[in-house]
Amino acid sequence: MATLVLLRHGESEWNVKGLFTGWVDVTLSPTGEEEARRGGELLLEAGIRPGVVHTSVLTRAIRTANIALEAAGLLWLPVKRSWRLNERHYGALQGKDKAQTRAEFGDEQFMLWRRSYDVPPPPIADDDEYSQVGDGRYSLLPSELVPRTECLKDVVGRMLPYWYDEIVPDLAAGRDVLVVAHGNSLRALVKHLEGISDADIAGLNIPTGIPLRYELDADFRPVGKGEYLDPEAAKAAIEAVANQGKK
Ligand SMILES: O=C(O)[C@@H](CO)OP(=O)(O)O
Repeated sequence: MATLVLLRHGESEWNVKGLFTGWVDVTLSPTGEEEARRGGELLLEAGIRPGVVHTSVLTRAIRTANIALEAAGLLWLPVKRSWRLNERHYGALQGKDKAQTRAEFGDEQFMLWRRSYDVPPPPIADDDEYSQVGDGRYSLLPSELVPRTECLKDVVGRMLPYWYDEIVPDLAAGRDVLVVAHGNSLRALVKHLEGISDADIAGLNIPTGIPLRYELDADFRPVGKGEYLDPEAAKAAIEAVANQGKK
């Protein structure tokens, strides 16, 4: 049986400001750094020893992985990174204030953009200050693969090849795996793992910095639901994520 641990990056500077972030490369807040450290300590306390780490190519996930691994005494682990684990591209909403967007467009439209399975926000313009056009980290990607916006369904579509082609082979080789990524790329992975319906996934929110552990069977399916290593802290933090955008 293999262990898979999912870790959303610690609180970012834009989480603090209440801005839609997506592919904009913001760093961790001081609280986020502390959460990452605590995440690593929780791994250590639970006796989890991953053999390999996978992260997105965004700074907040990379730094969270580094800080957590250092706290767990595992900074030497091999790490693989992919844009396929990036946060959902938030289109033209990137850089916009969540509470202002909610006030301007109303609760229903806000929640459609934020949590519906298949309604993407309007695409971002290439000359928008928060566009990723020209960002060197995507220079080897064919331009048609660099999104201008994404809904969660799009994230599932670009994340799953990475799950099957890169993460599952590590698990099959007998390594426990730590994935450090983002609220919505992890929602996409949890949807797949737990078989959550397109409708019910709207109700799933993932807190920052608290490791979520799965035990997987021989087919790399969870034997039970995912368990947060600090369930009490997770409960309050999940509520806070769900309520973002409410003044
Ligand atoms: O802004 C974002 O990129 C994400 C994660 O912070 O936000 P939300 O939870 O609203 O999808």
